[in-house]
Amino acid sequence: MSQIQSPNQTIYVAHEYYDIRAELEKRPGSPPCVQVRTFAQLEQIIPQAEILVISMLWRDSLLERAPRLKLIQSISSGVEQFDLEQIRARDIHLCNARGANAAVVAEHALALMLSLSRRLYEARDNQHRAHWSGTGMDDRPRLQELTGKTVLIIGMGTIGDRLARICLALGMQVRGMRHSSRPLDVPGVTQVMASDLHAAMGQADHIVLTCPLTPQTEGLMNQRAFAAMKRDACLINVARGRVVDESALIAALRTNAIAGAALDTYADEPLPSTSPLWQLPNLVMTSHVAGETQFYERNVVDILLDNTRALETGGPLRNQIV
Ligand SMILES: NC(=O)c1ccc[n+]([C@@H]2O[C@H](COP(=O)([O-])OP(=O)(O)OC[C@H]3O[C@@H](n4cnc5c(N)ncnc54)[C@H](O)[C@@H]3O)[C@@H](O)[C@H]2O)c1
Ligand SMILES: O=C(O)[C@H](O)CO
Repeated sequence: MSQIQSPNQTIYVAHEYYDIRAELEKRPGSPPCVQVRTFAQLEQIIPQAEILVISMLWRDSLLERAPRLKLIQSISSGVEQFDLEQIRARDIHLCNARGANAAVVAEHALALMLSLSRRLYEARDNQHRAHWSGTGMDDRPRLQELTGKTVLIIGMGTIGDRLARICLALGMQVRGMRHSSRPLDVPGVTQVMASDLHAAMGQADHIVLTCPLTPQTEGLMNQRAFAAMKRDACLINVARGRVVDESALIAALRTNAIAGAALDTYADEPLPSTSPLWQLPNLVMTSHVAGETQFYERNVVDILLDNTRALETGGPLRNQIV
């Protein structure tokens, strides 16, 4: 791997929303920064950029126009939008923002679990029509509590570990899976191996997806997986949309093969208005906002500045993917 010698050079940022430049300006001694917010502007600045901070505006075609690029700092934890082989072949380094939103994504997953078990979505609908739905009324299934329930977390990384600790604190039984068979980091979590995944799915009350989108995880929640789940179990996806086979999920929800689901991410984003997902009564949806937090810029800039310093000193990069 080549050693990068990088002076205190300009940081180029391409993001529509997060104000990384303003956050950098709060940090004494940080490098100068240029931030653009559209792909057209990005195409203008990319030839100058050695350090680029970016997320979903990335297109692999940009590589042809980026002769000076040395480091891509992803603003997101997921990096499926980058062609890792092409980036490696160009001797460019890629680091992700793993950890920047781990706490809040875990909180969002918990919020979705609670929304399903307490059916907060129904309460909100009732509120809008001034309808009182007390205990025993409306012939609805009983509300549930999470305490004592079993959660299966698929993807025991920064988000999964954090969620596991929260679930343990709630008195849940926690089972977790990671890519490798290396023992899990959170005491009290029962490790599930890939060969036992479907059996574990059949024992879980809640399955939470917190893994990256990879060839191994694409379509992980397919018809067979839904068939393995208990009829009163729920699926929560805060990973990536394509980890779930949406057609299989729609069928499972329509036939009550599972009790409910909550999605933050979708195969196609923004979700088209024609998607049948919008109409399902036993589905809670958020619009890929699980990682959103008022601390996002602060947390990303902490990682970014560690990495610009590492470029100067030749030290190890943080969250290095390539
Ligand atoms: N909805 C959102 O807003 C949001 C925000 C942040 C991250 N994410 C998604 O969550 C993913 C995880 O984020 P993280 O920061 O915890 O990443 P991480 O790298 O810390 O953890 C990922 C974990 O998934 C495990 N994993 C990989 N392949 C697996 C497989 N086939 N089966 C089971 N486990 C597998 C890894 O071993 C690792 O433990 C990201 O890649 C991203 O796609 C979504
Ligand atoms: O991967 C992430 O960090 C979030 O999904 C935001 O892109």
